[in-house]
Amino acid sequence: MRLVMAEVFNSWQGEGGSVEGSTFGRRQIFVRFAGCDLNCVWCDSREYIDASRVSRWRYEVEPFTGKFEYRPNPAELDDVVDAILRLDTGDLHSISYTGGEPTLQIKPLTALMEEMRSLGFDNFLETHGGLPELIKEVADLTDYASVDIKDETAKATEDWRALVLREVESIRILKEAGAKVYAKLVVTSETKIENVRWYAELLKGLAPLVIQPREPIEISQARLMEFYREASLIMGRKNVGLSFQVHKYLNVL
Ligand SMILES: C[S@@+](CC[C@H](N)C(=O)[O-])C[C@H]1O[C@@H](n2cnc3c(N)ncnc32)[C@H](O)[C@@H]1O
Ligand SMILES: Nc1nc2[nH]cc(C(=O)O)c2c(=O)[nH]1
Ligand code: SF4
Ligand SMILES: [Mg+2]
Repeated sequence: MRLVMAEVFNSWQGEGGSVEGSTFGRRQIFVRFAGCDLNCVWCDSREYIDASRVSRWRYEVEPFTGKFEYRPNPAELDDVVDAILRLDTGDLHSISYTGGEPTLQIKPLTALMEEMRSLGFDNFLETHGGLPELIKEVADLTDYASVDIKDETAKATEDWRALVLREVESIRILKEAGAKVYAKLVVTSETKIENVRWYAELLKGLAPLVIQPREPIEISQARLMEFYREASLIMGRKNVGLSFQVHKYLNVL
Protein backbone atom coordinates (compact mmCIF):
# COMPACT_ATOMS: atom_id res chain seq x y z
CA MET A 1 0.00 0.00 0.00
CA ARG A 2 1.31 3.49 -0.87
CA LEU A 3 0.87 6.88 0.74
CA VAL A 4 2.16 10.41 0.32
CA MET A 5 4.33 11.12 3.33
CA ALA A 6 6.04 14.23 4.67
CA GLU A 7 8.31 13.02 7.48
CA VAL A 8 8.85 10.61 10.36
CA PHE A 9 10.78 11.76 13.42
CA ASN A 10 11.16 11.08 17.15
CA SER A 11 10.50 13.92 19.57
CA TRP A 12 8.35 14.83 22.53
CA GLN A 13 4.82 16.20 22.20
CA GLY A 14 5.08 19.96 22.44
CA GLU A 15 1.36 20.83 22.44
CA GLY A 16 -1.80 20.05 24.43
CA GLY A 17 -0.85 21.53 27.80
CA SER A 18 -2.14 19.67 30.85
CA VAL A 19 -5.79 18.96 30.12
CA GLU A 20 -7.18 15.42 30.37
CA GLY A 21 -6.08 13.42 27.31
CA SER A 22 -3.12 15.64 26.48
CA THR A 23 0.17 13.89 25.67
CA PHE A 24 2.25 17.02 26.28
CA GLY A 25 5.85 16.21 27.20
CA ARG A 26 5.48 12.58 26.22
CA ARG A 27 7.90 10.87 23.86
CA GLN A 28 6.33 10.15 20.51
CA ILE A 29 7.21 9.23 16.99
CA PHE A 30 5.57 11.73 14.66
CA VAL A 31 4.22 10.40 11.38
CA ARG A 32 3.42 13.44 9.25
CA PHE A 33 1.18 12.82 6.24
CA ALA A 34 1.33 15.13 3.23
CA GLY A 35 -1.79 16.83 1.85
CA CYS A 36 -4.44 19.00 3.42
CA ASP A 37 -7.89 20.17 2.30
CA LEU A 38 -7.81 23.29 4.46
CA ASN A 39 -5.58 26.33 4.32
CA CYS A 40 -5.12 27.91 7.75
CA VAL A 41 -3.37 31.26 7.30
CA TRP A 42 -0.96 30.51 10.13
CA CYS A 43 -0.20 26.87 9.21
CA ASP A 44 3.36 25.98 10.20
CA SER A 45 3.37 22.92 7.91
CA ARG A 46 2.44 24.81 4.77
CA GLU A 47 5.07 23.12 2.62
CA TYR A 48 3.16 19.85 3.01
CA ILE A 49 -0.34 21.09 2.17
CA ASP A 50 -0.22 20.38 -1.56
CA ALA A 51 0.66 16.67 -1.67
CA SER A 52 1.42 16.84 -5.41
CA ARG A 53 4.39 19.08 -4.60
CA VAL A 54 5.81 16.78 -1.88
CA SER A 55 8.05 14.72 -4.18
CA ARG A 56 9.96 13.02 -1.39
CA TRP A 57 9.59 12.24 2.31
CA ARG A 58 12.21 12.11 5.02
CA TYR A 59 12.84 10.05 8.10
CA GLU A 60 15.18 10.81 10.95
CA VAL A 61 18.08 8.38 11.18
CA GLU A 62 18.77 9.04 14.87
CA PRO A 63 16.51 10.90 17.34
CA PHE A 64 17.37 14.56 17.97
CA THR A 65 20.13 14.56 15.40
CA GLY A 66 18.12 16.35 12.76
CA LYS A 67 19.84 13.90 10.36
CA PHE A 68 17.38 12.61 7.80
CA GLU A 69 17.31 10.19 4.91
CA TYR A 70 15.08 10.94 1.96
CA ARG A 71 12.89 8.66 -0.13
CA PRO A 72 10.66 9.45 -3.11
CA ASN A 73 6.88 9.72 -2.74
CA PRO A 74 4.63 7.83 -2.82
CA ALA A 75 6.05 5.88 0.10
CA GLU A 76 5.51 2.19 0.65
CA LEU A 77 3.63 1.60 3.91
CA ASP A 78 6.20 -1.02 4.98
CA ASP A 79 8.99 1.55 4.63
CA VAL A 80 7.09 3.93 6.90
CA VAL A 81 6.62 1.17 9.49
CA ASP A 82 10.37 0.39 9.27
CA ALA A 83 11.23 4.07 9.75
CA ILE A 84 9.01 4.21 12.85
CA LEU A 85 10.42 1.03 14.39
CA ARG A 86 14.00 2.11 13.72
CA LEU A 87 13.30 5.25 15.75
CA ASP A 88 11.79 3.37 18.69
CA THR A 89 13.76 4.57 21.72
CA GLY A 90 11.97 2.11 24.05
CA ASP A 91 10.23 4.92 25.93
CA LEU A 92 7.48 5.86 23.50
CA HIS A 93 4.16 6.96 24.97
CA SER A 94 2.41 6.76 21.61
CA ILE A 95 2.65 7.29 17.88
CA SER A 96 1.41 10.68 16.65
CA TYR A 97 -0.34 10.75 13.25
CA THR A 98 -0.35 14.31 11.97
CA GLY A 99 0.21 16.27 8.78
CA GLY A 100 -1.08 17.93 6.67
CA GLU A 101 -4.33 16.19 7.46
CA PRO A 102 -3.82 12.46 8.26
CA THR A 103 -7.47 11.46 7.78
CA LEU A 104 -7.34 12.42 4.09
CA GLN A 105 -5.35 9.21 3.42
CA ILE A 106 -7.74 7.11 5.47
CA LYS A 107 -6.79 3.68 4.07
CA PRO A 108 -3.03 3.89 4.77
CA LEU A 109 -3.76 5.72 8.05
CA THR A 110 -6.04 2.88 9.14
CA ALA A 111 -3.50 0.24 8.09
CA LEU A 112 -0.71 2.06 9.96
CA MET A 113 -2.76 2.53 13.13
CA GLU A 114 -3.74 -1.16 13.03
CA GLU A 115 -0.14 -2.24 12.55
CA MET A 116 1.23 -0.02 15.33
CA ARG A 117 -1.50 -1.10 17.74
CA SER A 118 -0.77 -4.76 16.95
CA LEU A 119 2.85 -4.00 17.87
CA GLY A 120 1.70 -2.69 21.25
CA PHE A 121 1.79 1.07 20.61
CA ASP A 122 -0.92 3.56 21.52
CA ASN A 123 -2.20 5.83 18.73
CA PHE A 124 -2.45 9.64 19.04
CA LEU A 125 -4.41 11.35 16.25
CA GLU A 126 -3.68 15.02 15.52
CA THR A 127 -6.52 16.13 13.23
CA HIS A 128 -8.48 19.15 12.06
CA GLY A 129 -11.59 17.04 12.67
CA GLY A 130 -13.33 18.42 9.59
CA LEU A 131 -14.07 14.98 8.13
CA PRO A 132 -16.22 13.13 10.70
CA GLU A 133 -17.14 10.41 8.20
CA LEU A 134 -13.44 9.54 7.95
CA ILE A 135 -12.89 9.95 11.69
CA LYS A 136 -15.50 7.18 12.10
CA GLU A 137 -13.17 4.80 10.26
CA VAL A 138 -10.27 5.22 12.73
CA ALA A 139 -12.09 6.09 15.96
CA ASP A 140 -11.76 2.54 17.33
CA LEU A 141 -8.03 2.61 16.63
CA THR A 142 -7.50 5.95 18.39
CA ASP A 143 -6.34 6.05 22.01
CA TYR A 144 -5.71 9.82 22.21
CA ALA A 145 -6.85 12.63 19.93
CA SER A 146 -6.27 16.35 19.59
CA VAL A 147 -9.07 17.85 17.47
CA ASP A 148 -8.70 21.43 16.28
CA ILE A 149 -11.48 23.97 16.50
CA LYS A 150 -10.62 26.26 13.58
CA ASP A 151 -11.39 29.79 14.71
CA GLU A 152 -12.80 32.24 12.15
CA THR A 153 -9.38 33.97 12.07
CA ALA A 154 -7.69 30.79 10.82
CA LYS A 155 -9.48 31.43 7.52
CA ALA A 156 -9.22 27.65 7.05
CA THR A 157 -12.17 27.42 4.69
CA GLU A 158 -15.15 29.36 3.32
CA ASP A 159 -17.90 28.12 5.64
CA TRP A 160 -15.93 28.16 8.90
CA ARG A 161 -18.99 27.74 11.12
CA ALA A 162 -19.95 24.49 9.38
CA LEU A 163 -16.36 23.30 9.82
CA VAL A 164 -16.53 23.96 13.57
CA LEU A 165 -19.74 21.93 13.81
CA ARG A 166 -18.09 19.01 11.96
CA GLU A 167 -15.11 19.21 14.31
CA VAL A 168 -17.40 18.95 17.33
CA GLU A 169 -19.06 15.93 15.67
CA SER A 170 -15.63 14.33 15.25
CA ILE A 171 -14.89 14.89 18.93
CA ARG A 172 -18.19 13.19 19.82
CA ILE A 173 -17.39 10.20 17.55
CA LEU A 174 -13.93 9.77 19.08
CA LYS A 175 -15.27 10.08 22.64
CA GLU A 176 -17.99 7.51 21.99
CA ALA A 177 -15.33 5.13 20.67
CA GLY A 178 -13.45 5.47 23.96
CA ALA A 179 -10.60 7.76 22.93
CA LYS A 180 -9.21 10.41 25.30
CA VAL A 181 -10.00 13.57 23.35
CA TYR A 182 -9.38 17.28 23.81
CA ALA A 183 -10.16 20.25 21.57
CA LYS A 184 -7.44 22.70 20.57
CA LEU A 185 -8.36 26.28 19.66
CA VAL A 186 -5.62 28.37 18.06
CA VAL A 187 -6.38 32.02 18.81
CA THR A 188 -5.08 35.29 17.40
CA SER A 189 -5.40 38.91 18.48
CA GLU A 190 -8.34 39.14 16.05
CA THR A 191 -10.29 36.24 17.59
CA LYS A 192 -13.76 37.42 18.70
CA ILE A 193 -14.88 36.78 22.29
CA GLU A 194 -18.38 35.87 21.10
CA ASN A 195 -16.88 33.09 19.00
CA VAL A 196 -14.93 31.75 21.99
CA ARG A 197 -18.24 31.66 23.89
CA TRP A 198 -19.86 29.75 21.00
CA TYR A 199 -17.06 27.14 20.91
CA ALA A 200 -17.24 26.74 24.71
CA GLU A 201 -21.00 26.17 24.59
CA LEU A 202 -20.50 23.49 21.92
CA LEU A 203 -17.76 21.75 23.93
CA LYS A 204 -19.39 21.99 27.37
CA GLY A 205 -19.73 18.52 28.86
CA LEU A 206 -18.10 16.96 25.78
CA ALA A 207 -14.32 17.48 25.93
CA PRO A 208 -11.76 19.77 27.58
CA LEU A 209 -10.37 22.70 25.63
CA VAL A 210 -6.84 24.01 25.25
CA ILE A 211 -6.38 27.55 23.99
CA GLN A 212 -3.18 27.84 21.95
CA PRO A 213 -1.84 31.20 20.78
CA ARG A 214 -0.94 31.32 17.11
CA GLU A 215 2.82 31.29 16.72
CA PRO A 216 4.66 33.59 16.43
CA ILE A 217 2.67 34.90 19.36
CA GLU A 218 0.99 38.26 18.68
CA ILE A 219 -1.94 38.06 21.09
CA SER A 220 -1.60 39.91 24.39
CA GLN A 221 -1.58 37.95 27.66
CA ALA A 222 -4.57 40.00 28.77
CA ARG A 223 -6.58 38.98 25.70
CA LEU A 224 -5.47 35.35 25.97
CA MET A 225 -6.56 35.17 29.61
CA GLU A 226 -9.86 36.89 28.74
CA PHE A 227 -10.59 34.01 26.33
CA TYR A 228 -9.47 31.53 28.99
CA ARG A 229 -11.85 33.04 31.57
CA GLU A 230 -14.84 33.19 29.21
CA ALA A 231 -14.37 29.55 28.21
CA SER A 232 -13.90 28.46 31.84
CA LEU A 233 -17.07 30.23 33.00
CA ILE A 234 -18.99 28.22 30.40
CA MET A 235 -17.16 24.87 30.43
CA GLY A 236 -16.06 24.71 34.07
CA ARG A 237 -12.74 25.80 35.55
CA LYS A 238 -11.20 22.30 35.33
CA ASN A 239 -11.98 21.89 31.61
CA VAL A 240 -9.88 24.65 30.07
CA GLY A 241 -6.11 25.04 29.80
CA LEU A 242 -3.43 26.82 27.82
CA SER A 243 -1.20 25.14 25.28
CA PHE A 244 1.94 26.57 23.67
CA GLN A 245 4.09 25.08 20.93
CA VAL A 246 6.88 24.47 23.45
CA HIS A 247 9.02 22.44 21.02
CA LYS A 248 9.54 25.62 18.99
CA TYR A 249 11.07 27.40 22.00
CA LEU A 250 13.49 24.56 22.58
CA ASN A 251 14.25 24.24 18.94
CA VAL A 252 13.33 20.58 18.63
CA LEU A 253 11.18 19.07 15.89
C1 LIG B 1 0.15 21.22 11.43
S1 LIG B 1 -1.34 20.73 12.17
C2 LIG B 1 -1.57 19.13 11.45
C3 LIG B 1 -2.81 18.40 11.96
C4 LIG B 1 -4.17 18.92 11.43
N1 LIG B 1 -4.11 19.27 10.02
C5 LIG B 1 -4.66 20.10 12.26
O1 LIG B 1 -4.63 21.22 11.75
O2 LIG B 1 -5.07 19.88 13.40
C6 LIG B 1 -0.85 20.27 13.86
C7 LIG B 1 -1.20 21.27 14.91
O3 LIG B 1 -0.38 22.43 14.77
C8 LIG B 1 -1.17 23.59 15.02
N2 LIG B 1 -0.54 24.73 14.38
C9 LIG B 1 -0.11 24.78 13.09
N3 LIG B 1 0.45 25.99 12.84
C10 LIG B 1 0.38 26.70 14.00
C11 LIG B 1 0.80 28.00 14.38
N4 LIG B 1 1.41 28.84 13.51
N5 LIG B 1 0.57 28.40 15.66
C12 LIG B 1 -0.03 27.58 16.54
N6 LIG B 1 -0.46 26.33 16.25
C13 LIG B 1 -0.25 25.90 14.98
C14 LIG B 1 -2.52 23.22 14.42
O4 LIG B 1 -3.53 24.06 14.93
C15 LIG B 1 -2.66 21.78 14.85
O5 LIG B 1 -3.24 21.71 16.15
N1 LIG C 1 7.37 18.34 19.10
C1 LIG C 1 6.29 18.52 18.34
N2 LIG C 1 5.05 18.53 18.91
C2 LIG C 1 3.98 18.67 18.09
N3 LIG C 1 2.64 18.70 18.41
C3 LIG C 1 1.90 18.82 17.29
C4 LIG C 1 2.76 18.84 16.19
C5 LIG C 1 2.31 18.73 14.78
O1 LIG C 1 2.90 19.31 13.88
O2 LIG C 1 1.36 17.93 14.60
C6 LIG C 1 4.08 18.79 16.69
C7 LIG C 1 5.40 18.85 16.13
O3 LIG C 1 5.57 19.08 14.91
N4 LIG C 1 6.45 18.69 16.99
S1 SF4 D 1 -5.68 21.95 8.83
FE1 SF4 D 1 -3.71 21.59 9.82
S2 SF4 D 1 -2.28 21.05 8.15
FE2 SF4 D 1 -4.14 21.90 7.20
S3 SF4 D 1 -3.66 24.05 6.86
FE3 SF4 D 1 -4.67 23.93 8.88
S4 SF4 D 1 -3.02 23.68 10.37
FE4 SF4 D 1 -2.14 23.26 8.34
MG1 LIG E 1 4.29 20.83 14.17
